[in-house]
Amino acid sequence: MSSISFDITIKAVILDIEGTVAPITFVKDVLFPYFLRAIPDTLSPLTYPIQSSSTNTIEAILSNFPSEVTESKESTFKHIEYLVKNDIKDSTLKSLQGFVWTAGYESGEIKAPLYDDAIAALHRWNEEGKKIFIYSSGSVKAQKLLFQYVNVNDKSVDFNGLLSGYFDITTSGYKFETTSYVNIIKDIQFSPEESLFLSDNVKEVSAALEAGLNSLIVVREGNAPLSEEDLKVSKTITSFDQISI
Ligand SMILES: CSCCC(=O)C(=O)COP(=O)(O)O
Ligand SMILES: [Mg+2]
Repeated sequence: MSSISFDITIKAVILDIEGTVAPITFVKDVLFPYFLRAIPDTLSPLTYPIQSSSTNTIEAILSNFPSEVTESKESTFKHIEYLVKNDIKDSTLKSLQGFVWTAGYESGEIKAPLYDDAIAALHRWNEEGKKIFIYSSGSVKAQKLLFQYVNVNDKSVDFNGLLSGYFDITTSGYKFETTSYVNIIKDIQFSPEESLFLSDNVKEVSAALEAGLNSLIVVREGNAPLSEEDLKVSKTITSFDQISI
């Protein structure tokens, strides 16, 4: 297996989640269906129309949707279902998902299947003194839950101790935008040259490269196929074992 190295020592690794450290099927076939199943019971006890002044946590989150959406339980459900089915990276949806998934993880129904090479790299890079950060469209709350309940031999293991920080679309901006990576670089206080961003999404990799970071495209079974044009953007890896930092 050929190894990819960089001009200077990488000190910070920034990781995407879906399609990079965990399979897309986990998100599409486990997390999203769990969320949609739980939504009717989550919405039932609320008072409609939703008020922005509400002290109820879920109502406070939902109040960030346009007011016509939260007129009734039915209109709220329809809007949420539309966002999930179209995988729209909406910050209110992402915030709500973080709360709804909590019960699923805590009951043991959901455990996050990280790729073995990603688990090994999290340990290895930590031992080598690298700082590891997460940047996902999933909310910071959802990210912390996912890493708290990692499936290791059918037991939940907490990996948050190996991570130095979390970024989402509310902290840093959308993942296709160069400014988001500039914002993250400011926050982590490493230079772009000593930082490496790994993602399955070529538009994200392209934005990170534009911001001056090192970035590689992660290829996993079940990820979206890459075109000839995509392959010109950056090098690809199929396992974190291929990176020498
Ligand atoms: C960490 S929460 C589950 C994933 C999710 O909701 C999502 O939108 C994943 O986006 P990513 O940026 O990790 O590809
Ligand atoms: Mg991804």
